[in-house]
Amino acid sequence: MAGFRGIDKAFFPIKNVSSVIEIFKHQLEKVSEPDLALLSIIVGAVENSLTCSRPNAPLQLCEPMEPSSLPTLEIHTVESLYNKFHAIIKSAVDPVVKTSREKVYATREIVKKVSDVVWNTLSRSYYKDRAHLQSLYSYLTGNKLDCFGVAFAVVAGCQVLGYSDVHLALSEDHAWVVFGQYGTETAEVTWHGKGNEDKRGQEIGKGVSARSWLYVNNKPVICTRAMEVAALVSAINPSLNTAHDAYEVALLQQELLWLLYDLGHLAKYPMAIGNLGDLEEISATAGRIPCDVLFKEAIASARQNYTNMHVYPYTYQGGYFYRNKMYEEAFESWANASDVIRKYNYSRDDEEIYKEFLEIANELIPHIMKVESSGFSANSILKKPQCFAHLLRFYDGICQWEEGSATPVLHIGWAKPLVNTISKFDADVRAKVNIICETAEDRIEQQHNFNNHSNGSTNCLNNNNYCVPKKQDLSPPGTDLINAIESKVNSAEE
Ligand SMILES: CC1(C)CN=C(N2CCN(c3ncnc4sc(C(F)(F)C(F)(F)F)cc34)CC2)S1
Repeated sequence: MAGFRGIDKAFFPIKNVSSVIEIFKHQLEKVSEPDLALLSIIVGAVENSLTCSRPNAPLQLCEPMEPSSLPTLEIHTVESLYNKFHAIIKSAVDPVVKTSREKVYATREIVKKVSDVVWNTLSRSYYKDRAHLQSLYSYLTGNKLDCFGVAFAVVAGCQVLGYSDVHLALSEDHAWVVFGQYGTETAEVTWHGKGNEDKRGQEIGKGVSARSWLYVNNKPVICTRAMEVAALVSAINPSLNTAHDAYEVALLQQELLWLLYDLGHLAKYPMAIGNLGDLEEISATAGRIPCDVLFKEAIASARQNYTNMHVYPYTYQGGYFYRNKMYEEAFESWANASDVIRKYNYSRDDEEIYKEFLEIANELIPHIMKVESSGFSANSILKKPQCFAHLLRFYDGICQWEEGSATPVLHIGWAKPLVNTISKFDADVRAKVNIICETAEDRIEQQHNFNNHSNGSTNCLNNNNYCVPKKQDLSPPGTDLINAIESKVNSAEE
């Protein structure tokens, strides 16, 4: 590793956002590979100084701050933490011998050892979901990391030891590492969720969990060093409290994401593009592409690189449309999200995406129906068969997600808002939706494509057609779905 000596000390002391940008630019363009520990300590220190109120800090005279000025970050603060991290890691595992001619690859034992040294230096008990626990600054000053932070620390630790083959692998709700000569070895290095025994050291889900959303059908984001920088930048958390963000931290995150975007390091990282889209919606950067284009790019990246097995690109976009009262477009994005989840089996590890669909179905869509059915207008979504088709596709995807799963998805809490929503559309509007039934063969082919990881999704045509993989049914569209759900509800109530 270049070590602390390697970086230009000229960038210190850090007093504003642009000097942090300069350090990242230097690391991403000038050195052989960006130093993950250094960059994580720097952004962690900046985030901590602006979001973690220090109760007994002397009330600083608030001299008029430049919008991009930061509390001064001295080189000795960063250098001592950087050297501390190197010492912790090297105390546990011997670094790669420099002189060795041939490339040395990590082994499962080495990865497990690095994971163990991080794991065993975490403080005994703390609230794991708290904000600002993602960086090495948090680890080195407070012995606290969240589940992403542990995985990141392991990769940064392996970089310190000289294992350039160890990389971060990211699904939409979990992180692990890949390593070895072909980058095909996998290992759990952190925990997931609450109350689950950690599987550290084990290979990634071979069993039933392989079909769960948590492992995205074996289509995770496999990071390069620069994409690991994008992950630590995405993990920057500007929130001061539930209501406010620290302006300078959000600005720093936004500018770093644009730097990474311009260098091409977000191209295969849909969630990072989505994060940038969210920041641009809040505060658009002059001369940059608009946020709706970023949300489309995230979807295109997921379709292109991950065989459309990721849900979040569609819920980033759906959330944008919803906040901007573009309800028909929101229905379409959510139906597209549902077309992804239908390909999976629901497992107990998928709570996060379950909560996402629950909020859409039971909060966001009912809110839209309420505001749309209060005012009467000719172009109300209640008059559009297209909207009804999107909603049927949305609900049907959730039903299909449940089919074949060991854990049920739907319960009475889903049925009431669902029936309430569908019944807001008049029969004459519903009748305009053509139900095209896929045959059983289509389903078998889809299943086959899922197992072979090909993008066999037979997406419905996005017009008034609505495809249901059901037997021919002449009753008005939606009834079948309502019957299916009501019968489940009745049995649940018995
Ligand atoms: C449409 C949404 C509800 C808005 N924000 C969403 N995020 C916020 C950012 N986010 C992320 N943004 C960038 N990279 C990652 S890696 C990752 C993870 F794999 F789950 C990890 F590492 F376990 F935490 C999560 C995540 C998770 C998903 S999804």
